[in-house]
Parts: sequence; C-alpha cells; structure tokens
Amino acid sequence: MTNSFHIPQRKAEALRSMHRRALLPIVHWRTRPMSSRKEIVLGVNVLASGRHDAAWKTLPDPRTLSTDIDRFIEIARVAERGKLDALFLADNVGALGSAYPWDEPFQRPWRALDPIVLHSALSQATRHIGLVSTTTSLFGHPYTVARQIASINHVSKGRAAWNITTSQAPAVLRTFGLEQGFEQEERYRRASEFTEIVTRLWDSLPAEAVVADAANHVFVDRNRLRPIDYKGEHFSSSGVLQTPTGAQRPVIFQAGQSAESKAFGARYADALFTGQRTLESGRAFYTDAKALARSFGRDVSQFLVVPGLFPILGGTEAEAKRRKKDLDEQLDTRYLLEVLASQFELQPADFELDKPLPYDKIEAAAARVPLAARWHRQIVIDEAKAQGFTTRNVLYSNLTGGHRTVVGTPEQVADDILEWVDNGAADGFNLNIDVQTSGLEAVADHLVPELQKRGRFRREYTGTTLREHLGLKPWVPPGR
Ligand SMILES: Cc1cc2nc3c(=O)[nH]c(=O)nc-3n(C[C@H](O)[C@H](O)[C@H](O)COP(=O)(O)O)c2cc1C
Repeated sequence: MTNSFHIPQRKAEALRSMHRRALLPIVHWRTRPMSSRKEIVLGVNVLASGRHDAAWKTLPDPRTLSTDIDRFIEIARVAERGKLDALFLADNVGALGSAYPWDEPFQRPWRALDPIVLHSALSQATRHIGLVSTTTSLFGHPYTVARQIASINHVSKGRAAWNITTSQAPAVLRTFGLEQGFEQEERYRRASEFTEIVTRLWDSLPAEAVVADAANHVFVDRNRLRPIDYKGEHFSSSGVLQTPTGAQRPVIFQAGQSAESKAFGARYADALFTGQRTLESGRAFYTDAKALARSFGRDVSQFLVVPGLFPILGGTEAEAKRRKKDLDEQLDTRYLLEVLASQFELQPADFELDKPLPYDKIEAAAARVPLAARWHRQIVIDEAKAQGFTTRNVLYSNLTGGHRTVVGTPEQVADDILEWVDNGAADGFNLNIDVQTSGLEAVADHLVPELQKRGRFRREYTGTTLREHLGLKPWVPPGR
C-alpha cells in the first residue's frame, strides 16, 4: 500500500533523536501543597504506539508494534509502576474492512490483538493493575462473553472488567454479516438483553455450589446452582455458565455518549467511559448519569464517570507545547481534513483551512451523519464554536481523534484533572498517552507523584482486585 505518511529515513532518525534528547527528560518540577480530598481514578487507554497519530513515526520498527506482546508488557509495567487503576483495551472490530482510507489501520499501528487474549498475557506480567477488555454487546452470543470475562477474572485473580460497547459502524456490521444496523432504541434493547444474560450467567454458578464433597461423591451441588432461563427478543439463553464467578464478579465499564447510552450505563455499569471535552458538558453528563443511577435505586458512590483525557506533558509549559508541535508536524493535514469532512458527511473542498468550519454546509448535511457518529459531530461543533477555532485549529486540537487534550506541566495537568473532579464532572480519567512509553513514563513518574503530593492518588495499591482499586464495594450475589 502506498503510504502517504512516508517520512524520509533521515527525518525519522532526527525525530527519534529529538525524542531521546528533548522529549524524554522532563525537568523543572515544582511542588504544591497537599490536599486531603478523595482519591481519583486513573486508567490508561492502551495503544502500542500511543494516542498521537504521528507517534509511530518516532519509534523504531513500527510495523510489528500492533502485535508485539513485549511492547504491551512494557506499557503494562510502566502503568503499574504509576499505580494506575487499569489498562484499558478498546477495540475496533472490522477496521481493515472499512471503506474509509483514514480508518485506524491504514494510518497507524492499530488494535490488532483480541483484548481478552492480550489481557490474559498481561495478567501474568503484572500483579495489581486492572484489565478492562472491550467487547460488543450487539453481536455474537452473550454466553461467549460471559465465559471469557469470567475466565480472565480468574486468570488475573479478580482484576478483570468488561467494557461494553454498542458500536455498529458499517465495517462492524459487514464483519458480522449484517446489511444494516439497529435503530437507537432497539440497539439499546438488544444491548440490555445481551447484558442481562451475561450478568445472570455470572451469578449462575456461585462459589458455594462447588462443594467437592468426597464422602457423598458430589463435586458441584446441583441444588445450589442458579440456572438462568432468559428468553428475549434478540438473545436467549438457558442453563449455567461453566466458569464460576469466583470471589468477585468482574467490573462492568460501558463506553458511550448518547442519552440512551447513559441510561443503559447507569443501569448496568460500575463505570462509564465517556468523551466530554468541556467542563460544562462534563458536568451536565456527570449530573445526569448520577441522577439516572439514583433513579434505578443505585448508590451513586458505586457508579463512576470516567471521561477520556489526552495529556501532553513537559517539564515546562514550553517543553510540553514543543512536544505537541514536534508531533503535530508529522501529521498530514490533507488526511486530517478528510477525517473531519467525513465526520460531517462533507468533502474536504467544503472547508477552508484558515476560516471557521462551514456551519451552514454542516447543518445541511446533518441528517446524513450516521446515528452512532452524531455525538462526536456535535462535540466538534460545540468546541470549535466555544474556542473560536478555524478549521486548522480543529484539525490540530485532536478534535478529530476524540479525547480532550491538555498540554502542560504535571502541575497544570493535575490542576485540570482536579478541576473536573472537584466540580462534579468526573471521578477520574482514562488517559490517552501521546507516545508510548515516554508519555506514560511522564505520567507514572511526574503526573502521578504530583497527584500523590496533593493526596489525590494512591501511593501503593491497597487491594488486589480492580473492584478494590476503584473503591467499589464487594459484589454480593443475589440470594445471599
Ligand atoms: C469514550 C468512548 C469509547 C468508545 N470505545 C469504543 C471501542 O473501543 N470500540 C467500539 O467499537 N466502540 C467504542 N465506542 C462507541 C460506543 O460503544 C457507541 O457505539 C458510540 O458511543 C455511539 O453510541 P451512542 O451514540 O449511543 O453513545 C466508544 C464510545 C465512547 C464515547
């Protein structure tokens, strides 16, 4: 395949050495007084090269990164050194069958490995950190997911979580042999049935049913099983999961943005992974999500909201800005414009780089934007308007790539994080790392200590399960 990102060898070398020289050492740390406020949640959204789309251009031998287990182990160990709550593996099913040339695998190391298989390996290379695996709740059969997640929960000794997604991008649908997706309400009804089956199956083989009673020749006591008998419109299942739940049920994350997604997550999830980019929208989402959880009779302290965040760190603000600029210079403006145009169902020619977004054309094309992509479209519009961005500003502010970017010193990024947490917009963040592993090292060795100094992040893991790291109460199975 022709690679529009080809960078001459000399430039690549120069970049690598820039990385070694200027990006890696982070200096000039300052201290701040400690606070006694509550501890926050910090996960890391794992991508082999890093979140910045040009990260791979600064790394040696990027071709094999997507499948390099040693690389993932290295990342996991740095994250654990930083005492982070969890490694988060997103997924992008069918991406190589996408018709869009700008889809992830065509422009950067992509999510090639199955999250559950990869986490199984990582569970043996780490001891504490949580392992969040993303799988769909729309396709396949819930029994398979229930078993896989319950299995990895055993293999990792209680560190597993299932991140529920409801993505139905065209490539995903084609992969699963479907011509078209589900309307929003039906989509979440389907996801609810899927989740009901998974969670009921998790409770179907309680630990106490495994009696191993040699005198009476009984291993599993049938009378203590809780077989399910679920008949839904989309999914059905009867019987018992062959994997016991063990001491603790896996944690449930859910990733989404819409009102339906929020209601679904407030019902089923322990934590929501979201993508708000302004404090105001973050607060609105947080308040709504917690109110919904309360309306389902839940204790909202047991229900977390964790937006994504993309910090770019430097020892000084100027250093952080330079780090971003050096990386941004390796991006392809044409490509970014194609991505942006596609998000609005427009053509690159509809945009002028140094003018505001073409809001009239964007509005006229609104109905053509697929349902599942509308939340992101709205985020781009809202932020571009609020910040007075030109098209070029939008392209280089990671708006096309998703999560909110903060560029600065650990102290500034810590301020930003705590501003959100203390203003009721987040319980913590899922961090996107610009370049692996230097960006994650900056988090572990400088951002985390800054948060620790303020009394807002653990100094050591105090529990062994992900549930404990997140401050979630032990799961009590029904009937106990
Ligand atoms: C923060 C965030 C992370 C997501 N991660 C994934 C992912 O890893 N894989 C996936 O297929 N979909 C992912 N999604 C897509 C959602 O599951 C869902 O399809 C999308 O948000 C559109 O649905 P909604 O409008 O109801 O929120 C993510 C969404 C959000 C907001």
